[in-house]
Formats: sequence, C-alpha cells, structure tokens
Amino acid sequence: MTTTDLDQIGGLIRSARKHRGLTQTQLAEVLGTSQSAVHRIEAGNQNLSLEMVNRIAAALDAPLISVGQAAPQHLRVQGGVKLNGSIDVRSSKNAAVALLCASLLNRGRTVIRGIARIEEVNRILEVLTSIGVRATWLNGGADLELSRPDDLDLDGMDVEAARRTRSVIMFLGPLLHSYPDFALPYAGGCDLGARTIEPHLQVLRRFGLDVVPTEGFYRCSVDDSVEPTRPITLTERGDTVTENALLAAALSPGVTVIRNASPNYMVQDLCVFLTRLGVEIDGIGTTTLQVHGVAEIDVDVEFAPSEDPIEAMSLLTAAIVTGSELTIRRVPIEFLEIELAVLEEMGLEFTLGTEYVAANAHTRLVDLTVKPSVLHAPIDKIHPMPFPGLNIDNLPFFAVIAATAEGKTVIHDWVYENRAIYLTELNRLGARVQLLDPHRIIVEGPTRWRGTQVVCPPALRPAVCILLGMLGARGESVLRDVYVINRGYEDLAHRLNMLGADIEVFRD
Ligand SMILES: CC(=O)N[C@H]1[C@@H](OP(=O)(O)OP(=O)(O)OC[C@H]2O[C@@H](n3ccc(=O)[nH]c3=O)[C@H](O)[C@@H]2O)O[C@H](CO)[C@@H](O)[C@@H]1O
Ligand SMILES: C=C(OP(=O)(O)O)C(=O)O
Repeated sequence: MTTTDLDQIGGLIRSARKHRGLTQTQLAEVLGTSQSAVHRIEAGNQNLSLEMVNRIAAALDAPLISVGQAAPQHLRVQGGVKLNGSIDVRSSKNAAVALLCASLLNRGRTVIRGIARIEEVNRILEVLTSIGVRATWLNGGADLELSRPDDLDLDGMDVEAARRTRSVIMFLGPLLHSYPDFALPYAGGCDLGARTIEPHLQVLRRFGLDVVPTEGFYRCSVDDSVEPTRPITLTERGDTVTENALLAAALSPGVTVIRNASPNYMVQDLCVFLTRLGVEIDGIGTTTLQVHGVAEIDVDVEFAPSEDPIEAMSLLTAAIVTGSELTIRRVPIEFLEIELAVLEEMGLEFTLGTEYVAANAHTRLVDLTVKPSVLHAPIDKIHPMPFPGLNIDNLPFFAVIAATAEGKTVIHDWVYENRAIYLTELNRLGARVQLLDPHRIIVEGPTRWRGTQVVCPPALRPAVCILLGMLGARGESVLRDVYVINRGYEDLAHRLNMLGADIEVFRD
C-alpha cells in the first residue's frame, strides 16, 4: 500500500471509530493491540495487512476497502423509536463538488477542510485523480489536499466515474482556459428527468467555448480570443450554471458581470473560496456578481465549506416524523428561513440559539431545537423558488412532514420532471400521497406509518424521505440499495443511530 493509501485508510478508520463513539484505547482492546498502534494506524504511519484491515472493519462494522465492485448496501430500520440529543450538520455536497472542480483553477495547493465524505465527492475525486490531480487525505481523513499537475491527462479520464455525476460539467469552466480542444463525458447523476445543460453552454460560449455533443461525449473547442465584452445574463438562475460562469470568469482578466446569478449556498461558498484565491467578487449573496478575473492563480489555500441546509432539513424532518425533541447544531439559517416560516405556520414549535459564524468566515449558523408538535396542513400549496426561496432540494421533505400533519397539503415541484413521482413510494409505508400530475402531489395526513421493504428510488432526496418515513414506522423496514443516499449524506445511518435510531447497515 502507498503512503496515500495508508493515510486514506487511516482516515477512514478514525472517522468510523468516532462514529461508533469508541476511543483509540477501546478499539485497541477489541483488536488486542495497543492504543499507540491504533494511533499510528489512524495517522497512516503503520503498514497494514489485509487481515488487519478486515479485523478493524469487523470491529467497527464498517466496510473500509472493497476489492472490485462492492455489493449494494441496504438499511434495516427498527422504526417508531424516539430520537434525542443533538447532532452537527456536516458540510454540503453541493459546495464540495463545486470546490473540487474549482481546485483545477489553482496551480498551488488547495486544502478543503471538513469536506463531506460522500460518494459524490468520491466520484469527482476519481475523475480528478484519473487526470493526474494528486489527492491526499489529511488529519485522519477530515481534510483533503489537492494539487494539480501543469498538464492534465485528459485522455486518462475515468469516464465511468464521470458519467455517475452531473457535477463534472463544472470542469468546463476551468478547462476552457488551458485546453483548446477536449472532451467530457455526458453528465449523469440522479434520475430526475431531463436536465438541460444549455444554460451552461450559452454562458461558456461567451468565453469562446464551442460544444458539439457526439456519441456519449461533449466535444469542446475553445477560441481563446473570445472574452465577454458585456454583462452575461443567465437565462436560468441555476446553481451550477452560475458556478460554471464564475469558474470561467475567475481566469478571464478584466471584470465579468453575471446577472440573474444564483445566490444560493453553494454559490456563496464558491465565491468566498475564489476570493481566497485572489479573485475579487462583488455582490456575493446577490443576483449580480462582478468577477475581477486574474491571469493566473497559484496560491496555497485552505478553505472549509459551510454546513448543508439540505442535511439540516433532513434532520429536522427526522425529528418531526419521530415526534422527538432534537437539537440540530450548525444550521446555516439564511438557507432555511423560509422552510422554518412554513413549518411555523404548520404548527412546528422550535427554538433558535444565538447566531455564530461558520468556518468559512461567511455563513451564519444557529443551533435549532425542534420540539414535538401537532402539525396541520398549510392553507396554501408548498412550492420551491430559486434562492431566496424555499429550496427545491428541501421540497421532498415536506411530503414526509405533510404526511404527519392533519389535513391535505398540495406540494408543487415545477422544477423536476420525476422527483414528485418518487414520493408516492411513501404510500408503501402507509402515507396517502396522490399524484395530481407529474409535478403536483396532494398529501393527506396524519399517517400511521407501517414498516415495509422498499428499493431506493434513483433520486437522493426521495430516497432519504423514504428512510425518514421508516424511522416513523413501528416495526421493521428494509431500504435496499442506498448508494443514492450515500451520494449526498455522510454516514447517515450511524449518525442517526447516535441519536437513538436503530438502523443496521448490511449487504447481501
Ligand atoms: C451540484 C449541485 O449544486 N446541484 C444542485 C443544482 O443542480 P443544477 O444547478 O445542475 O440544477 P439544474 O441546472 O439541473 O436546474 C434544476 C432544474 O431547474 C430548472 N431551473 C433552474 C433554475 C431556474 O431559474 N429555472 C429553471 O427552470 C432547470 O431547467 C432544471 O430542470 O441546483 C439544483 C436546483 O437548485 C439542485 O437540485 C441540485 O442539488
Ligand atoms: C438533485 C440533487 O443533486 P445533483 O445536482 O447532484 O443531482 C440533490 O442534491 O438533490
């Protein structure tokens, strides 16, 4: 094993041990070794046999490495159990993927502190390392160091990994400054129906990028004499399209004005990161961004992306569906205000602590305590809007919440073609969700949740909603093939178990 492998495995062992709530000494006892040996293993300073890795994996009940394709992971939930205590919100998937792509702009060393350890990050990392980026886990796997070579090996790209994530389209912005011709595989990700990349191409055309879709690949060519000469107005206020525009503008000397920009959380994180790279940006958090591009970025930078509002919403829903009092710490409140206002109207009782600042020195955080409450359906339909509106990724959780509330709630997802449809799977757990059309559901509550077996739908948030329904259902449920959940949540089952849930992770 290489030093990097040892370092990575050490990091995985450390985080799995912490998630089990074990000290190094306790783990050492189970393994029949010393605390100092566990310390060396976690620091990546100890050679490990496969036999030892397997023993540690068994002791921690965590698959640490897998050879070949790992068998699908499933969850067995004993539901109807109240949760209690407090839990920290982890950093977001969506900022993580933007920052990973943004690291390509930097010739210096990029350290991303506290990056979410999720499958989506793993896929982008596989793509980055396949093209020559050096990635090293630091501090027991908590932080990630990236450094790119001068020349990327684009032909060596791990196409299979690239196709499993949509975020790879954010390579376009960084790459167009270095390569006159390149190819990128078609973007994948959750199956939420057709998701256009046309707005990305409209923006990047202004930087000289021409894209021809061919069999499975976007063939890209760049005319480097083309720079935006007037403000760029996005036709959609999308998150990743705004990020692609920022990534292209960062290395485009002069001022690029982006109008109808998304001011959403991941975009704000990316903006703050770019300013740390020396790219001045006016208007962060607004819909007009002015980017003062630079000719070259060569900075050793450290950055900690902020906490995930969607994870905060998921945990809040876990408290509601189990009727529990739960404190959710480190909630990025700017991105949950409308959700909380709607929930307050539905009768949710909660308290908010004093605000403090996230490690990115920008995002406002609070600790939120959710109290057991009797909820009723809201009078008006619930629908998402680009930020500052109710977040589209938080909308599915309202189906679970509406199912616990008295009365009928209309939920209107105008954004995605398929996502509302998957929410009808909640009916298998006893909910009454009726599909009015592909974009609208009506949910009638309250629900007597009952345990059952469900295969995860191919969409992250609906899959988590089903898991949350299972937490509320008395008896045993099984959720099969949870890759899609692991795509966006770090060790969710074990973290819920720390709050008193009873979820077993297993493979066939
Ligand atoms: C990695 C990442 O950050 N992913 C997020 C990002 O994806 P991403 O930015 O890729 O989202 P898309 O560009 O696919 O937009 C989502 C859908 O909304 C539509 N649309 C969007 C904006 C708009 O003003 N009008 C409009 O119609 C798009 O056509 C598309 O159908 O934003 C989505 C919408 O917030 C979130 O669900 C994703 O979690
Ligand atoms: C739709 C989502 O993400 P992605 O853009 O990664 O598919 C999501 O996070 O729910």
